[in-house]
Amino acid sequence: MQTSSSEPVLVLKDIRKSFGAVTAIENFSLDIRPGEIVALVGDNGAGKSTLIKIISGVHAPTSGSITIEGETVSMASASMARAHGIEVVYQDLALADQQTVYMNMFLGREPVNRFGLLDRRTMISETEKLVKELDVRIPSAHATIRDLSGGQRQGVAIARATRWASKLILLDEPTAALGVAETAKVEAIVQSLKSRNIGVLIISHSLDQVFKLSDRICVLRRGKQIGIRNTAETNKNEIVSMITGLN
Ligand SMILES: Nc1ncnc2c1ncn2[C@@H]1O[C@H](COP(=O)(O)OP(=O)(O)OP(=O)(O)O)[C@@H](O)[C@H]1O
Repeated sequence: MQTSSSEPVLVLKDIRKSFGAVTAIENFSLDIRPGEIVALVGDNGAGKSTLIKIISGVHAPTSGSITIEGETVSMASASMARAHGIEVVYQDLALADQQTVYMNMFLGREPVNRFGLLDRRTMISETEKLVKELDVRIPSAHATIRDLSGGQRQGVAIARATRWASKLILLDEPTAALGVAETAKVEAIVQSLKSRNIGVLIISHSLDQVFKLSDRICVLRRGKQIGIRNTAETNKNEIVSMITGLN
């Protein structure tokens, strides 16, 4: 476990989000440093997805500020969040099933050569390099997404996020649909992101996974931030009672 002392990539301060009469998030503050993995935990409806959507520009916060590497920013859209180096991997992946791995790596952001044509050579070589570095085990960059297993697809989705995220990757239940071996593989990929100095915020319902991967754990209950703990200094019992409010 590593706790970095460098400047945070992301600082959330007093974030609040209401949907009409429902307050989904209140007074939420958190900072994430480069190379740090922070887990966001809480029961159903605690506000975890809402928070991810605020950081990724899908929802505007009702109040509060978002600071990226010292600059206060407005995340008015998902493309704005991407421009700030933030990428999200959702449970449903948003991969194009009929397309190859390398096309998926660049979906909507394809490089073109001087003739204005798709620069497939760059796409393929960058894909191969990243897939190798992250040890995502797929047959080739030319494989079609629909022919891959769930774990391989999740590996591709994380590799894509890694290709584009310069600051932060948000992972929303990245292993929810996977078996044991595939989960372990995806966890290893997530762990390898630490050495790339990207911040990671991961939502997970598995406390085993949270304890395995995270440096800090942030607990939400019914929209309220209950506390943040260093993973090395807490235990499952404490986190469960923070999640449920029961001793
Ligand atoms: N678009 C929306 N409109 C109205 N209410 C919403 C909206 N999105 C979320 N909420 C409400 O905000 C609260 C937090 O929901 P959210 O989906 O963020 O929780 P969660 O912790 O991600 O839950 P789960 O683990 O079940 O996915 C809930 O009461 C939910 O009903």
